[in-house]
Amino acid sequence: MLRITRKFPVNALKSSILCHEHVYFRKTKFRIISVTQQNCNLRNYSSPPGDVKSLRSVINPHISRIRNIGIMAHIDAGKTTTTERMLYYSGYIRTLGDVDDGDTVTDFMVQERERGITIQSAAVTFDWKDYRINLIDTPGHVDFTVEVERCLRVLDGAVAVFDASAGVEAQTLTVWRQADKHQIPRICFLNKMDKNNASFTYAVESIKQKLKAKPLLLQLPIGEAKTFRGLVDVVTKEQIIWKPTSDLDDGKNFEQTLLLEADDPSLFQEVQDARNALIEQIADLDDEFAELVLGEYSENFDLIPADKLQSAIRRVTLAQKAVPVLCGSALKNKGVQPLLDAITMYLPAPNERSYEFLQWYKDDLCALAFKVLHDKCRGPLVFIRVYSGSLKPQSAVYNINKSCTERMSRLLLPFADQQIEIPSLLPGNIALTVGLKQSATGDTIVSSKASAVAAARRAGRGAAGEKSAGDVESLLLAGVEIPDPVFFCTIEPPSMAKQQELDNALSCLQREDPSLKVKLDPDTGQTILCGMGELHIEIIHDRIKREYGIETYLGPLQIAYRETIINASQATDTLDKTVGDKRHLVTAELEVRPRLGERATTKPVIQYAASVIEGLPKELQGAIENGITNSCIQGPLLGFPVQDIDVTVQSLTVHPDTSHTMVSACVSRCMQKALKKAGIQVLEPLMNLEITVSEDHLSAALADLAQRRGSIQEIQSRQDNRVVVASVPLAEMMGYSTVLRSLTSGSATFTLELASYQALNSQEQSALLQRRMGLV
Ligand SMILES: Nc1nc2c(ncn2[C@@H]2O[C@H](COP(=O)(O)OP(=O)(O)OP(=O)(O)O)[C@@H](O)[C@H]2O)c(=O)[nH]1
Repeated sequence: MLRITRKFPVNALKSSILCHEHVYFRKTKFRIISVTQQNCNLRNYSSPPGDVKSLRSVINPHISRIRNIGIMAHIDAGKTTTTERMLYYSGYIRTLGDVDDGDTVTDFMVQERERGITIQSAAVTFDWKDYRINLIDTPGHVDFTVEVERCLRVLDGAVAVFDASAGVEAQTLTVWRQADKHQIPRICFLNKMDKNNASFTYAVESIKQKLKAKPLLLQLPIGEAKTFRGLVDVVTKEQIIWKPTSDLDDGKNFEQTLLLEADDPSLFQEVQDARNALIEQIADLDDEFAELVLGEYSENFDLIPADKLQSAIRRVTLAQKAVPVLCGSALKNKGVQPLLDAITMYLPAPNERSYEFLQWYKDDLCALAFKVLHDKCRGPLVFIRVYSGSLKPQSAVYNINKSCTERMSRLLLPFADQQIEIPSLLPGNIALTVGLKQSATGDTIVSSKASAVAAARRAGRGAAGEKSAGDVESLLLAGVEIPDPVFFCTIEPPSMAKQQELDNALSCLQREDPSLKVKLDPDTGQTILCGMGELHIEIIHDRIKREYGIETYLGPLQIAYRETIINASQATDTLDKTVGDKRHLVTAELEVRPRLGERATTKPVIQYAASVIEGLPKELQGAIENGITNSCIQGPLLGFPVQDIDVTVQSLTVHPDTSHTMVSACVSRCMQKALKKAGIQVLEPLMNLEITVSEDHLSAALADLAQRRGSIQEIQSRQDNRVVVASVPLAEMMGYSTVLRSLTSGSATFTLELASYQALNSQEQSALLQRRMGLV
């Protein structure tokens, strides 16, 4: 496990077994599929969410009233706690859950509650002041980055949560980059303002420096750390002070008044300055607002109406020219209601985002499956975001990726571990479907094959003939990029009789989690599990046990190395085989070269000599490329993927009766020969490591790092802590969390992220070879 500071006051009782049952609520006429807990003292989820009625009265709100929002951040910044407060203030839960007590709504997996971390993203739907908010709480741990990525695909906006005492942390940078990639407008929420070393100024500065973003300070805190008690809205100059009622401090009770100079002259001046700075900043970024400021209000910025300023902030945020910054303390129940207001006010509605593909579908259904959950009773539950057209239960839909028609039986609105059955779903919304058996994460769903073909025709025309009318591929909404796993290990069932069950469990888990890879070792026949980190594999192992009832044995965790070639080389091979009355005869000559420049891709670049490519049938070309790509999956030295090579097919002679399979086999064998001749270099994953450690324990952490072939790039100061930025081979990091915990008395945290692959020196390479061959 990579994260080490969290203390878990979770007792055995709280690791409840969750089981599904169907509960009917006649009053609301909704069937609420709920989760009950056995043997535990957690919140009772079998009661309906507080405001189901409002969900029913507006099943499909006007698109301008929908916000599809993600919550993203570094691990532990407070995403789940903030989400829990949002659900509470919006009326959907009646008691506040706590991550540390393991009873939040969105962290509903047993492992999440036990460990106090988010593993799966959870989608919740709730209403806030006439707005429908579909909110996704994403994991912060680097092992679950793919989960974040696939959620970002369907979001229109995001709230980036920061620990105000730490500012921008390692994983914040990763999720921020992901949001940049998907061009998602954001709001920053500086959480944990109650912490001892919380600093609004420090956190804002780190947003500027590290994220290179332009923060728009929409609030100023009133007090910091222990004295934090409220905030001032810079736009309206209103102060919001939270006041606990006599018996309850749930944050519902706050006073909102205009800040007067007499209240606090220095704060008043600070707010005045901040408002003027904000106005100047927005005027620089928005021409419409600039005109207003220079014209009508040039003499006195104070007279600029709040709504004019808010509209300009919205335009700037939507155009991603700057990010609004708000602050609060989710745990102490402060600042979350204004954050909800800001979500509705400054983040886009679905129809304010531009998607090129919408014009191809017009009013036809176009939706994206972005997450799959396996439910023992109901089979796969597929989360879908509708972009155009409408989705209805008991209807057939066409999956473009799988080229198949599927029947959807039911449509549900997700309320974390409860779902509400609905009769239809219109554009901009997110829902769960029951009955889709083939659809997986990233698939594009339309109403029928004919509709896909019609859309393809429109797409072809739109692109001025660049795309052929029948090119259905162009209609696929971009999939999720999945990084290669860095760890693997064997997994074995308790007996051969259980192998089939294990295979089934693994295939279900893979549909849910595309970053989990499963393969067969061709030599031993063992099943190999490949994952993004130690925690990822640990969680999968645990889920197989708890959810599928199979006690499996994991082999030692191993590093996924890579292979590459040192020199260029050529090889020729001939395959001559008679099968039945057919003679298969093929001769191939290939050249392989190390690729310079672009690095770290296992996809070989394939070229053809002019004499080969001329008149080469497409199917034969496919067979050649199959052979080349297959031989790169398992390198000739240790069987690891081969990266960064260029291949040229110099010549190819094929006897007329030869099958394509034989061509592939010959090319593959020829490739192996050429690769061996070229000399193999083993590459190991090099990780970016960031350790946050107190001054007292810094030298112990550094000394340990030196023994791990670590190279220190920078030591930064973060409030009272030091942050060590280093790169270190993954092979040296096995079990690091335990070591660091004992070296620093549990006070340090670290994150580990794949940076690149680096060559092993010859001694390390031969030692690894010997280990792999079982010689040492
Ligand atoms: N002091 C303080 N602690 C907070 C605040 N918000 C959350 N926490 C604590 O921070 C820890 C992490 O909170 P979570 O809400 O689980 O954070 P997260 O970002 O969802 O964590 P992951 O999902 O594991 O990435 C818990 O111990 C919370 O009680 C806050 O406003 N102030």
